[in-house]
Amino acid sequence: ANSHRLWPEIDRVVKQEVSMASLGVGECGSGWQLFAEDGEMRMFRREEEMDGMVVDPLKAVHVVKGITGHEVCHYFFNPQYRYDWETTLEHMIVLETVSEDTLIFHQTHKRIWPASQRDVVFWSHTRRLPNDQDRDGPDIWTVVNNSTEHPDHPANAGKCVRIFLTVCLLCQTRVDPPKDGAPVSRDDITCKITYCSVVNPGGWAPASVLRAVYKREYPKFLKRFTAYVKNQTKDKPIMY
Ligand SMILES: O=S(=O)(CCO)c1ccc(-c2ccc(C3CCCC3)c([C@@H]3C[C@@H]3c3ccccn3)c2)cc1
Repeated sequence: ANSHRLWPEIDRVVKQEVSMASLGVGECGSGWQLFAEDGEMRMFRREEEMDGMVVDPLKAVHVVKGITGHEVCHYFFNPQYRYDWETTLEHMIVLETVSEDTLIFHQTHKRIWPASQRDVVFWSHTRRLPNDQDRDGPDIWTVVNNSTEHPDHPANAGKCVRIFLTVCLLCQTRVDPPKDGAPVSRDDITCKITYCSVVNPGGWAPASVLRAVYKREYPKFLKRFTAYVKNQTKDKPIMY
């Protein structure tokens, strides 16, 4: 709801993250290095440190047949599916339902040895965006997750180190209608997914350990999540 205290921040961050995610890896300055590739999925990172901590920005692009951007964002945004695909998740709770398209989460992630356990509080907002390039093409869908504070979960009050993140999932659907005028089926749709994330690990953790965790976990996450969406939607009507 645009009357909520967070609305100005949400609107600003969503617009800035969507414009960054829309840039190709070539365009948003050099420094992006390809670090994982699997079929249509390509993962890039920039090696950046903040106060001696690894905060490597990540940009992944993936092209998946048979699902739409609305479906990808639906399964990413809605909490009831998260334990099915987020393997590093230990606990998740919705602290506040701001509106049907904006939630505030608290999540604890499984401890990754030798780093101490982490938790995160973030607002999550999903939105349909007009498709500037192709007026009559399907809309673009996005989910943006951005760390925020919440009075019930102050940072570093418990056993977990509080991390800070900004994540943008940007999905563009393409429909190639069959030549013979048959109705569009899932074989005729493709989704181009861009996933950008910057995770500040909060407290110190060895750069080598964090980079190894990112190298292992991000490709696994995107492959597992997109396979989950394909499996969940394969026998359902297409959600544009
Ligand atoms: O896109 S989301 O919003 C989806 C909602 O869950 C999201 C993504 C990633 C994280 C996350 C939180 C902590 C950690 C680490 C940092 C130091 C020790 C734990 C990691 C590491 C990078 C590895 C990782 C990568 C991908 C997926 C899960 N794990 C990731 C949180 C949220």
